[in-house]
Amino acid sequence: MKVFKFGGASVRNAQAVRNMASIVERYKNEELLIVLSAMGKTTNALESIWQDRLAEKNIAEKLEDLRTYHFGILHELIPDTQHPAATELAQWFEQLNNYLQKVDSNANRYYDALISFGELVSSHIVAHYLNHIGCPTQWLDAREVIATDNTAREGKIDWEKTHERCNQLIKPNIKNKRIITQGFIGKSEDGYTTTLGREGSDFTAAIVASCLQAESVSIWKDVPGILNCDPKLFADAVKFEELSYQEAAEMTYYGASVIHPKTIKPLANKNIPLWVKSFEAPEERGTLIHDCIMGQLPPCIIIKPNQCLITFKVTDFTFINEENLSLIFHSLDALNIKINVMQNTAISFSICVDNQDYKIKALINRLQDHFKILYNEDLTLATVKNYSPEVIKRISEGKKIYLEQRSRSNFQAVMA
Ligand SMILES: Nc1ncnc2c1ncn2[C@@H]1O[C@H](COP(=O)(O)OP(=O)(O)O)[C@@H](O)[C@H]1O
Ligand SMILES: N[C@@H](CC(=O)OP(=O)(O)O)C(=O)O
Repeated sequence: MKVFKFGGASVRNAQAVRNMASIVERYKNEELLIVLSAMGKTTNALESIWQDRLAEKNIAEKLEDLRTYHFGILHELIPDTQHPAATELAQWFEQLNNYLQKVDSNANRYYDALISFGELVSSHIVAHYLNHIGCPTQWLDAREVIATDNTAREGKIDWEKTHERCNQLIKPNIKNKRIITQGFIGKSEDGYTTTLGREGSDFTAAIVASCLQAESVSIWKDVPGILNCDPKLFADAVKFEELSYQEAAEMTYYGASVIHPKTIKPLANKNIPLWVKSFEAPEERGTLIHDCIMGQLPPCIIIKPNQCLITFKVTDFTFINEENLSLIFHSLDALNIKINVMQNTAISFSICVDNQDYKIKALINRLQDHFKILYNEDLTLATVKNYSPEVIKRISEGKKIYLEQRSRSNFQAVMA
């Protein structure tokens, strides 16, 4: 069995869905599990609706735009307005509307319930389209398979339950039909919809592949594979033919957004190869991530935007010591905040983290009685693996550097 993951860009309009379906058709003799993301920028749109709803703003226009966008794609793919796909899509939007009538007192759980609609609706449209063109496909609700704990917005996988459900619900049914399911979403022990963290559909593909010991995973992207930097930012980016699990995991850790950071580990543990391929040129090879020995790699630039630099200063002339650090780390752990870079001086400790507003507010709340806290937003973290002086000059030129550090092979700078 192969697992294919298609992201938002690969189903952003009707033409893209046709192209995605043509890739699926090329593999019609394979057992295929398709993991699909929300269409285009739907998740951002839903996040914005969620924020407006909490702020009690009018959401009618944004909701109508989302509805028009999805119905537009469906009608282009299946023009018959009486087709069950249209009736069911209307029902999905009615359900979304019902959710929006009430607000859960737990804003983050409410987030999960709303945001999951993007994946549910996109997989619904694509499943109907594949069946419509004679490519028998079964729709599967990922929430019946992906079991998580109760953590909202970042559900942690219950591997044992998920393994059991994959074997019950996917394995026996994939023989004669492709199965299409949603990335990014799951269900908690308490029966609530959960999400796995933004851009988590790649992780879903790795989870199911690991549980079912798939032959391979292919992630279909708008780039030819993994390059030594984002080709949208650096025109001279060079594609890797292959990467070791270790190298790929490090790149994603530093913020290479081409693959979600949690994707590599489950695949590496089961030695399942991961292909990153272009949906625009499916016949081309892409990048193969597998167990291999790498030679010297060229400098690899990773740009991570939307960073926040937080500095904790001790105010009582004690120094930054183990006790202070333990207080800070305890709070970071409790709030599930990942440090991207850290540095200390005698009286201050600085961390660079993703700018997740709700977590940063909670962190400051917890620690403001112990430290003087300063922070800067809208920063970028630039990392260069295997750096050279030329590359450092290229990325730092004209920038204001807030924090910088380097090891033998890695350079990192927080800049604006
Ligand atoms: N090192 C890299 N190699 C290739 N693409 C990269 C790299 N770093 C960042 N990217 C970006 O990742 C994008 C693909 O990821 P993403 O937009 O999340 O796809 P999707 O939402 O379709 O899954 C590319 O368009 C590219 O701009
Ligand atoms: N739709 C979700 C999950 C995801 O992984 O999407 P994509 O595959 O388009 O990055 C998000 O945008 O966060």
